[in-house]
Amino acid sequence: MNASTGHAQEPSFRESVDLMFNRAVAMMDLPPGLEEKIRVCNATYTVRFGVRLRGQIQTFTGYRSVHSEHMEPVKGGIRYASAVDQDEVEALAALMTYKCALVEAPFGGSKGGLCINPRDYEEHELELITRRFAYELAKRDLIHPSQNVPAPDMGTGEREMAWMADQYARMNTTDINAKACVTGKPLNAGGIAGRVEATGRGVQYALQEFFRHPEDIKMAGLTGKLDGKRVIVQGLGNVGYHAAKFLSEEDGSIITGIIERDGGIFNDDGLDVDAVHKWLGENGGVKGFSGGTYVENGAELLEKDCDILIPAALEGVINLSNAERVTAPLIIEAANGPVTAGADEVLRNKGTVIIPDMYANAGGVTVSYFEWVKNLSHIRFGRMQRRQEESRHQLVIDELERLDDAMGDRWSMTPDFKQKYLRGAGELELVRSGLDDTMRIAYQSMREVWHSRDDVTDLRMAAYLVAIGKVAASYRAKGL
Ligand SMILES: NC(=O)c1ccc[n+]([C@@H]2O[C@H](COP(=O)([O-])OP(=O)(O)OC[C@H]3O[C@@H](n4cnc5c(N)ncnc54)[C@H](O)[C@@H]3O)[C@@H](O)[C@H]2O)c1
Repeated sequence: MNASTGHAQEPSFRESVDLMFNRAVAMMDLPPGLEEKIRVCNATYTVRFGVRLRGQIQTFTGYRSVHSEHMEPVKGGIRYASAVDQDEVEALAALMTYKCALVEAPFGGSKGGLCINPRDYEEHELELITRRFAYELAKRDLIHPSQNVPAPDMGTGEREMAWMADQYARMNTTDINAKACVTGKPLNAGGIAGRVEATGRGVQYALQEFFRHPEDIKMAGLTGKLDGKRVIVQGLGNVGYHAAKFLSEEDGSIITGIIERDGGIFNDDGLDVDAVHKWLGENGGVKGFSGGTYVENGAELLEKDCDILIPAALEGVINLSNAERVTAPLIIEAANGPVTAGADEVLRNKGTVIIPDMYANAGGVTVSYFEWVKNLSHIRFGRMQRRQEESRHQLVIDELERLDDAMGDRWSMTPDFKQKYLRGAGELELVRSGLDDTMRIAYQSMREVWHSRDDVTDLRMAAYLVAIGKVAASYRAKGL
């Protein structure tokens, strides 16, 4: 039984991830026992702690699961949601192992969760709860710069990461690397430029890379580029909002549908993503937004005609009860596990191309990796190179100025260009180009397997093969 789909014939989230894993390892030649070692979750810690709120003690339940320690520290977000359970964090921790391997972020996989609806609490209450949860994890090295490094996920963001990092630092006053215990922190608390939007940015870069390959576009039955493509997004939170915003503002895609908790809105001419986001922030739902037609059952929009479907909210939303009716030819899994193993099979049989979660939402952990490195090196990206770059750029500017004189009225260099060029690459530019490179290289590693093996018919299978191969190589090299 799957708790998120409520469908009796569907496996749980963790079983679903395991089924996908099993499908891939069946095609690999791993030594006996190693496949089981990689698949299982090493450990899951459950904690129950009390916090005195509104005059009485409330007890909270939290988890931190460590899937694989073939590389350390292990890494993965902490989510705040009422229905989090052990099965869910173990599934998410496993996905983190494969995701990190695929994008070559040198971490094992982990994930955490706290059973809480954050909207039920005031900010100062959330701070008390978060600090206590962080204390419980940190005293067992489940928050630690070299052991286990959390990050934001559903229901958490920069604010919660800053509280957790501060809690760790208070408990470890002599640890010079304390800031590296958590990523996704605000910029003024040791964060890195571009982390907030990194996962959504990664979804955009993943789609840009997909649309650079005519053969792949054809596999999805599409033509052309991202420009003009009709996109439906589920979940306008951190990941969904940034992906939708960048795709519509920078790639010319048209966001024709947005699905939120309280229903969905659609407009075939396109929705104004920022306006919907503002409305959602002010009203807690999409109902009443004047720029689109509202439907109470938002899940209906998962089935509506579009070119690209971006589930960016929760797991299990495309399952055996609706997969047959999902018409989008291309699905990019911005959320973790939005398509169950059963639905995956239905969609594969229909020829739907799915860009899998472990790749599609890897932008977050990639930029988290940059943040962790920045914290350990104690220097902002780009700061050391600035002087050297400036002198190199000055040579180019001198040449361009000579050209400017020689061209007379036919061409002139704008002062703006000169300023921008001389400033060189700052932290944000370095983060973006590092993320873009990562998303391109990882996509190419999957597509090479996808296109070179007759028995590999989909990108998810290719992603698992690449990722498991890397984890296995790591175990082979250093032993268990
Ligand atoms: N934040 C990250 O950096 C990150 C990184 C990798 C993967 N992810 C994955 O992306 C997904 C979304 O994470 P997020 O950080 O954007 O979370 P978030 O909390 O910022 O946003 C989630 C959004 O989904 C909406 N939502 C919740 N239930 C819904 C439902 N039943 N139908 C429609 N909308 C619903 C919420 O209202 C919210 O707007 C999760 O699966 C998460 O694991 C997040």
